[in-house]
Amino acid sequence: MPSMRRRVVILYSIGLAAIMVPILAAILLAAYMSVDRQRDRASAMAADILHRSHKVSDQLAHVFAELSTRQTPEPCAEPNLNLMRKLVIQSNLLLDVGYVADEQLVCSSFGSIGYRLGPKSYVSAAGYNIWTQFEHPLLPGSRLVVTGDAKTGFAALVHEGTVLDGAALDKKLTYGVLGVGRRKEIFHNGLFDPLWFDKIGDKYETSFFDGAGVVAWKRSDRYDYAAYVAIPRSEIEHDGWRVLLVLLPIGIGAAGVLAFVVAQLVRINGALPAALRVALKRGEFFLVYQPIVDLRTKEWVGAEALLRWRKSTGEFVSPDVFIPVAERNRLIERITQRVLELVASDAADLLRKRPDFHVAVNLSAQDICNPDICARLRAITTAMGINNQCIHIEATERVFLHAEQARKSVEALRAQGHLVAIDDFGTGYSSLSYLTEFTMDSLKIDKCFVGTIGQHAVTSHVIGHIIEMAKSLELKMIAEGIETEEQAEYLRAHGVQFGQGWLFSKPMPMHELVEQLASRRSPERPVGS
Ligand SMILES: Nc1nc2c(ncn2[C@@H]2O[C@H](COP(=O)(O)O[C@H]3[C@@H](O)[C@H](n4cnc5c(=O)[nH]c(N)nc54)O[C@@H]3COP(=O)(O)O)[C@@H](O)[C@H]2O)c(=O)[nH]1
Repeated sequence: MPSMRRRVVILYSIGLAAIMVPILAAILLAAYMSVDRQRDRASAMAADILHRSHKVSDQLAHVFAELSTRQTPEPCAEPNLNLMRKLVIQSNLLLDVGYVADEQLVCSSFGSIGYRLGPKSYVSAAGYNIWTQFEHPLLPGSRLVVTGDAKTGFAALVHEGTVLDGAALDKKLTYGVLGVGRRKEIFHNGLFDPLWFDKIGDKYETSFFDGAGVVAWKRSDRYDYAAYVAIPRSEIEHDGWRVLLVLLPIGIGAAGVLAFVVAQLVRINGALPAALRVALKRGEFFLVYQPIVDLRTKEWVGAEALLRWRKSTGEFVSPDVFIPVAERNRLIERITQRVLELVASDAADLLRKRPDFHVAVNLSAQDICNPDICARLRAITTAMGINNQCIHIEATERVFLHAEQARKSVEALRAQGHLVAIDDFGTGYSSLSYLTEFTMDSLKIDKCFVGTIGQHAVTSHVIGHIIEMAKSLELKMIAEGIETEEQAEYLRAHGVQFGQGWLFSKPMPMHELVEQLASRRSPERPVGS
């Protein structure tokens, strides 16, 4: 059947999507998480560098303040050298303290040394002379930063590693401290890219992805510098693979579960129509009957015929599963015919003896729209030897979807003597205008509304409106799914005439219904009277 094939194709497409989506989601999530993780890592590193820089700057400020109150005017005189030694000993971050003149470190805590510094790298915005990357003669390969107080000539030497060699720093990354006013690196492992300023602007703290990697920026609120850390894309990708190693098995697991669910749906959808045809041939269907009760007198006035399918394996399949499949595969009319035949064989005796009792059968939209439906019902009631009034019709509200044809059929069914109820009212397809256009006898209030009675749910008031509307349209009401006395009392008090539900009885085979009816009948009204 083409519609069937289309559905299977759709289900296979959903199956493919069910496999792809969790896996793609795992990949995207890994990419997103790795960028996020590296942003956090860069920000933490920048904060660490800034913290170290602050400590160095605080010690520099202390040293320059002490030296500005030097004891002798000659900068390299012994008392000053002693002060320099004291300051170096006291500081844990400064490598040396000295005096600079004519681009030379003339003296320091080591005494008179005369190391050549060369031209200064730049003058900071605060007025300090800065020499970067100075290689100390006693420390070959070292990269020191010399900060000189322009007013006094005193200077302090800081090893680059004091600020940059945090435990978490990795030489593959780009990081450093940038003098913001002059836009010059002070300490650095890799240069600051001036294009980053487009993203940084005036911000004191930010992190971003610039296409080549993530960059974190933290500016000091006390000194004119900022720490920066850039993690290259290769590092992010490397981290992404690590995250993916964790997420991918979860994605594959989810894909497996979804694929299994879809496979089951495909199997059920593909196999059920064929199984239904076999079930019809093998006679695997039977009916159970649920009493319909007069809510005022508690008398059983009728019963709804509910179809059951027991497979040859003994497995039961719910009508909630197979009725929709039968409707989609145009098997419902054959199934309804079987229902009518079963009613004929089950209920003929009872209905002949009890013409005041009725059996309600469920008809789908396709049954109602079938022009033969009246003839088929007539054939059954004739064969049973009963009045047409003994068979009530419950038409699902989906009949409203085929309004014109359904209206004619409903009129013909009523003219033939059947009472017609609209079933599942309010659960999806109904429109108030249809109710006024169609002439029906009764309205079945769906169990989902009955269940809200006394629940204080948002939808609890809906049942009141349904009842009022049915009254204004002069429709009788049958409430289904009554499970508690409270629900029964509410419905009775609000004028609902009939009810059905586990409070009164679960659906049962016909022989049990007959026995129960017999035992419930009062002696004054013997069966058949
Ligand atoms: N076209 C046809 N549809 C049919 C036929 N037989 C059944 N159906 C439809 O299948 C749906 C499920 O029916 P079922 O599992 O039989 O459930 C019915 C009752 O058993 C259940 N019920 C009754 N009382 C209670 C209760 O107190 N609580 C509770 N939770 N459930 C209860 O409700 C179902 C009755 O439904 P309705 O027909 O709407 O009155 C269902 O939609 C059937 O219509 C068939 O032969 N043809």
